[in-house]
Amino acid sequence: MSETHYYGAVINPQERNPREPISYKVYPACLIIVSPVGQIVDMIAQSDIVDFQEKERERCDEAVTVILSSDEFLMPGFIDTHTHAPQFPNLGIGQEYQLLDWLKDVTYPMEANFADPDFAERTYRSVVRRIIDFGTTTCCYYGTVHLDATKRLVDIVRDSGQRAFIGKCNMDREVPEDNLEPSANDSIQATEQLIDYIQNLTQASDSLLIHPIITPRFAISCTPELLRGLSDLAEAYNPTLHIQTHISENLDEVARMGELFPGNTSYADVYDSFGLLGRKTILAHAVHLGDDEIDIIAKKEAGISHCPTSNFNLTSGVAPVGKYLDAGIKIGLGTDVSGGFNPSILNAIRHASIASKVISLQHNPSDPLKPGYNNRKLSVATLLYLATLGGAQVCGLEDDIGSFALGKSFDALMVKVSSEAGNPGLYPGGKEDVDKYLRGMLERFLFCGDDRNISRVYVQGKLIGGNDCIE
Ligand SMILES: O=c1[nH]c(=O)c2nc[nH]c2[nH]1
Ligand SMILES: [Zn+2]
Repeated sequence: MSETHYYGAVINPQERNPREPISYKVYPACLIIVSPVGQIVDMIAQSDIVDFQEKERERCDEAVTVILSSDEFLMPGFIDTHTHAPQFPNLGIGQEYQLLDWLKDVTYPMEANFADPDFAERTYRSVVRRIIDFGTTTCCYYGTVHLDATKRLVDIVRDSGQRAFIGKCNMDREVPEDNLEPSANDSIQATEQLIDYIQNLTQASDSLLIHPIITPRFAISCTPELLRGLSDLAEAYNPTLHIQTHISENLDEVARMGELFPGNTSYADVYDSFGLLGRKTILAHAVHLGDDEIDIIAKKEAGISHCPTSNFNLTSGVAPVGKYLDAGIKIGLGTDVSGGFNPSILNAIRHASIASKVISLQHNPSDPLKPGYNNRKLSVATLLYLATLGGAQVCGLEDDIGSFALGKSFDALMVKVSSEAGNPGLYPGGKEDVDKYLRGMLERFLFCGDDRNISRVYVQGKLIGGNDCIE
């Protein structure tokens, strides 16, 4: 095993800093040195190609060298903070529905098929392959209620080399018989078995790429007994486990939650009162939160997964991402298949942009804009941030992934913008000003690129997919 030296253009999102707008850096001639175990051990932002080649010749070890062409760049891999692997066979259907009927008529019937682990295996194989080739290096997966099927998902993700959080849904009420778990206790026990399965597997292979995540589907589908038991389970593990769930996506859903939890003041209060709101909680949607809920989420340092495609598709609403950024809440993007009809984070980026433009149009022009993100269009830098470093923060992995820095893992995409990539919608612009050229290249990729432009996908230094790998 040897080091790998990557030389070429690099795009690097920057940490969020409350005093400055979110930004990213562009390095036209950067050298990144990745150790045999996939860690970035050196990064020279400005390196001359002649010096670089000279140094490479002087080196007596057997480093592998990868030199990018002038229409390629490296960027951190995408992080999908919310998707449902078993819903891929439903992609694109159910256009006429809103959330609660969509769950009943479209989604739960499909998920019931995953009682058959072989059906699960066939489906999940193609799902995971597709997600990786779209450039998602870390993915937060919901499975179904079925333990065996979810173990198959774990095996497939492990074999693929993707970084992931994988959870078995918990549902002990308000769902059809064939998705219902027999009791809160059964649901908790099966969850514990999945956690142990993942932890044993990762210990055995010495790889920490897959994390278990407790997955109470949403407050409506879980009895108070189940929510309490899951919270205790999260606490019982050291360090505390991650938790993922849905919050305040649709107004009928919020009303039903209120009927089921009359003693709570809000949706966020339900999760908080059961001890499910903390630094390791990922809350999907958050379309209709009240100000008190925004305050609790910020205080508890929970993260939000913004799922704009799904929010448009199921006509749930438009989440005020700018307001959450101003509140200092951690926020990333989710594809939310199949409420969202597209498994690519590129698509989520575009819809996040459109969602922010809708909000800016709804803003009353006679009210002056205050400093910050609220009511404004999201910049390219902010969209890039949400898709990478923001997602890493939501997952609690910002020290390891989301951008390129010494000591972080090399989770990266090699993006190709030349006509050879076969995407006629994406041409490189003029190259007179290299900084402008690269920023333009990124913007075109984010808005017009697709998987044809993602030539290589790396996780922890290992090539796991991309267009170059497809025979
Ligand atoms: O978009 C969604 N997809 C789901 O599967 C789901 N379950 C509860 N709430 C949900 N929202
Ligand atoms: Zn969802």
